[in-house]
Amino acid sequence: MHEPDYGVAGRTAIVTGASQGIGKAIAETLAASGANVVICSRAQERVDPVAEAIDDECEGTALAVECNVREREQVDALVDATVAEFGGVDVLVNNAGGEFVAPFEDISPNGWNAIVDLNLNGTVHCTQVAGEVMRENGGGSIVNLSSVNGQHAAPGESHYGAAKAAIIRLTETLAVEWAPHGIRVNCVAPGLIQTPGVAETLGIDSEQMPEREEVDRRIGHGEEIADLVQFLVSPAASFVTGETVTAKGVPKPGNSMSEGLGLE
Ligand SMILES: CCCCCCC/C=C/C(=O)SCCNC(=O)CCNC(=O)[C@H](O)C(C)(C)COP(=O)(O)OP(=O)(O)OC[C@H]1O[C@@H](n2cnc3c(N)ncnc32)[C@H](O)[C@@H]1OP(=O)(O)O
Ligand SMILES: NC(=O)C1=CN([C@@H]2O[C@H](COP(=O)(O)OP(=O)(O)OC[C@H]3O[C@@H](n4cnc5c(N)ncnc54)[C@H](OP(=O)(O)O)[C@@H]3O)[C@@H](O)[C@H]2O)C=CC1
Repeated sequence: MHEPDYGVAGRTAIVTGASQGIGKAIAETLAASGANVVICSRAQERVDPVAEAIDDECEGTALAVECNVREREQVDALVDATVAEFGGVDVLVNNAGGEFVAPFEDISPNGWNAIVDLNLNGTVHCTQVAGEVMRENGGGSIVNLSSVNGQHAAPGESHYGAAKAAIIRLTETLAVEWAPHGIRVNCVAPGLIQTPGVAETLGIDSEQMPEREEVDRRIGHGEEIADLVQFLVSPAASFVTGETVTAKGVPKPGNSMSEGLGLE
């Protein structure tokens, strides 16, 4: 009988932006399944405790590296450290990202560049550098974090939406270009997920997020995105590449969008 293989044990995964939120959940999930994870954020002191907890509690081991994904030299050093410690890179999760919400006319050139640089160019730097190692070693798997805001227009999200939409097309293009190298490239588009970053964007405590009236769907948890990422990088997804998987939960009961889902 066929049994699906969701295993990542012994593989080496770089997860960017893993000091908190979705990235932390992804790193913990992969490490709990036996992967060696290399986790980065802009501050060593924010990413060290995550690595220590993984080493204490998970089957896999963790290496914490200070790396701003906007800076190519720092990304070079991140990948060099990964190869030196674990001998290669099997998985790259481009998670580091963020935004501020503002009307298009209020976004300065610097503001536009800050968001595109973080979300799109950060993904490009990591993918080019880690991708070279994957090509030399005969393959790998990459998952990019887009957003429902990269799929559908929302007010105040012009810069972020443009960057996240570009990530979807980058994913599709690389899946084609790098298929001959044995590299699968997929994308995840989350809806609203309860994280410290979103709470900061909204100017509230993250525990208050589910109470927001304008949110018409259940708010998700980082682990629910992590489970999806684990599937995409596992052998069970060997025939999946170039795809963007949306994970946005279901509408709350009483919302008109919930009609037909049996939630009323
Ligand atoms: C119903 C709820 C809907 C909520 C939707 C939420 C969807 C979730 C998406 C997410 O990705 S949230 C999770 C990610 N985490 C965060 O976004 C964290 C919070 N944000 C930040 O930490 C920062 O904003 C940033 C995204 C990391 C950018 O910081 P950076 O240090 O790169 O930029 P700054 O130097 O602060 O500013 C650069 C430039 O941008 C201008 N700017 C900053 N904030 C605003 C603003 N609110 N409005 C307009 N412009 C802004 C800033 O003024 C600078 O421009 P200049 O002044 O130099 O011209
Ligand atoms: N939460 C949500 O509702 C949604 C999130 N997403 C996407 O998911 C991803 C994670 O979001 P979320 O967990 O909410 O974000 P958080 O803001 O909670 O966490 C962001 C992480 O990225 C790190 N980071 C930020 N800038 C950089 C940088 N330049 N270089 C390296 N690391 C960096 C932060 O660490 P530090 O500050 O220590 O550098 C932190 O670990 C992002 O790409 C986001 O756009 C998409 C759709 C919805």
